[in-house]
Amino acid sequence: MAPAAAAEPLEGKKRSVSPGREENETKKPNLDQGKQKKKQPKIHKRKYKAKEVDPTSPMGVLQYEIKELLQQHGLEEESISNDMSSILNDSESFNKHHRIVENAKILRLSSNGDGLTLINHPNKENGKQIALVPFGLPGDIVKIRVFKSHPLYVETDLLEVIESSPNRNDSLINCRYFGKCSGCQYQNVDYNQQLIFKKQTIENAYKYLAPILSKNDQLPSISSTEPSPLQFTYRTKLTPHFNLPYSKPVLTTPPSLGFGAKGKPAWRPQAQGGDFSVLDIEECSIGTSIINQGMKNERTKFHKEFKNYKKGATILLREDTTTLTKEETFDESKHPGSVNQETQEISKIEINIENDDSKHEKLIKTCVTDPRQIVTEYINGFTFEFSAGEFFQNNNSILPAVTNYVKNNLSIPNSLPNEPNYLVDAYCGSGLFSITCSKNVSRVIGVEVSADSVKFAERNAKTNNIENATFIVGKAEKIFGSIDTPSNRTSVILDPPRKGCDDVFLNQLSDYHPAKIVYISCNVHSQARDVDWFINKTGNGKDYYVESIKGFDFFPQTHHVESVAVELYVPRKCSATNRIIKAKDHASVQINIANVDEEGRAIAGSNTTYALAGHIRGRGEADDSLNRLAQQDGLLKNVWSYSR
Ligand SMILES: C[S@@+](CC[C@H](N)C(=O)[O-])C[C@H]1O[C@@H](n2cnc3c(N)ncnc32)[C@H](O)[C@@H]1O
Repeated sequence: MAPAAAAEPLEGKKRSVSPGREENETKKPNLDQGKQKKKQPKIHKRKYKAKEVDPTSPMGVLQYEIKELLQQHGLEEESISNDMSSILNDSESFNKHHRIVENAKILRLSSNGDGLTLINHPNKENGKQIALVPFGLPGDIVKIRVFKSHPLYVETDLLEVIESSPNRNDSLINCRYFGKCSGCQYQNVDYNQQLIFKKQTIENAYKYLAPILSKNDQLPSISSTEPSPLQFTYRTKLTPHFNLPYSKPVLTTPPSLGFGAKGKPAWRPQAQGGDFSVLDIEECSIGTSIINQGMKNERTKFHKEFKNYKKGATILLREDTTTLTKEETFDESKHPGSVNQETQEISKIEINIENDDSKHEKLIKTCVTDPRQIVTEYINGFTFEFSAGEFFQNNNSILPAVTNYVKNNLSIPNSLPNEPNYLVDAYCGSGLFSITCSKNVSRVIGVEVSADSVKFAERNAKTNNIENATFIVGKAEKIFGSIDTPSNRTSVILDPPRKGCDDVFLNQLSDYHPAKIVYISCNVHSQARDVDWFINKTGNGKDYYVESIKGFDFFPQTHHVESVAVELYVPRKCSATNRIIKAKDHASVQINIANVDEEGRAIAGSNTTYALAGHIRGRGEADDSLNRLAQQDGLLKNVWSYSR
């Protein structure tokens, strides 16, 4: 399938020769004929340049979605393709493509939260075009304007919703910029439905990017998405930005300061923010109150100082929390933050808390703008400090649920009481999971590429009286050089950046052969790719199966979803149970499993019961291997049983 790239409109673009000029040009007689060969004027045809796309990026995933739409509607790629050369070089063709289309029905959502529809092709009889419609919801009938063409799809602006999707409820919209701002996609969708959309995103991600596991029916059903306790005012970090024109004219009015616009939609005329590519935004309904106060302060400051800037910039707004007793007063010199431009005082919000801990009776929230300043967050009774500009999760309200879930999934099955467990936290940042999961393990080792984050991980371990954690600065694969914990007693947490893990790391992880892997990801598509590759392409991958996959809604109102996948290693000696677990028939099954010794006998005390919804495919395969064991020494009933 051709990679995605855009065709820019002809208007406003410099072109050396307009389409058809060769024919229209009046030719001068060549007086020097015979002496010198006259150079013919060159026709510079604009060429379509295909850009390489990462298959796990939204544009990469779109290629899978297009393929699926084609299959579902019995279409060939040829019938939806656009002739990019003619669109680029022929203004008639350009205008024919870039048009208004009425009554298009949104068929589904893309991974990016845009609607997808099929419209009639402007050039091909019975041909179709796949159109991306931002803010379109499945079931909507819409009027759209096509403004950009690509080889296999077009981009559009939503002009009008003619008939509403059952999922559309515009009265839920809580933001005056919704419909123009690129930040939120689902403000007009009931929250429970948003969670369903996110579950579908995870299902699709594994279908597209974990093809071997999907084909072999080796994936569990995706669990329901964990809601965020806060659905608005949850973001503890925002980064509004502004652009300045390259030509550097003396600006008399401040440029827009805010977030990127999503095309030029017209369906919500009341949406504010102006019509530039960066919208002028004064408040953000998903930001916390103090972040919004900081945004107001920094805007006022920017409006006074914008003439001093030579180029565009991004402003950091990061929430900081200080805890004080009732008697203590807030010391501004120790907690610099965004300043109210009228009063010249640091903006703060005080929250009184009622608890028995006399040390923490009020919380003071401020908004930090210096990336090097240290900020503090509190999660599940733990304190975390980190540099404002470094990575830290930015929905504090869901972190207790996520960290508990990860901790509960780290336990190694078949453990005997008092057997030591170890934890390796690859991509550990400032120690969020290392510290919140440290209680039930003998030792934790964290690795992180940012030396600054490691400095804070060490400091956070100390602050929280965690004595069993050590941290290493380096790339994730560095951990395998220094790791000395027994792999069959070690669980590994992976929480890489959006691009996921690289092959070198996954191969080393497989060679190390840990007992359990809990993979947390802000890009479920790279996670699905990595899980498929790890299980099917690495040396020991076949020893693992995916026990569960669950989404966590870190970003309500947006299309983003965080996913946690749990991979479990089944010891080879449990070959019979290994086979049972890897089998699947979508039934809800419970299995009692025990480790077996060299002779295949159950090892006392190693029994574990698994609730294995969706892991058994027909009794046949399981029964065969178990019957063989049973025949050897009548072990069947002792080793395992399953019930529905
Ligand atoms: C998504 S963050 C997770 C951080 C931490 N688990 C948390 O939740 O706060 C990914 C982290 O991986 C780090 N990182 C990026 N590439 C890395 C690599 N090759 N090896 C180790 N750490 C890396 C980044 O600096 C960042 O702190």
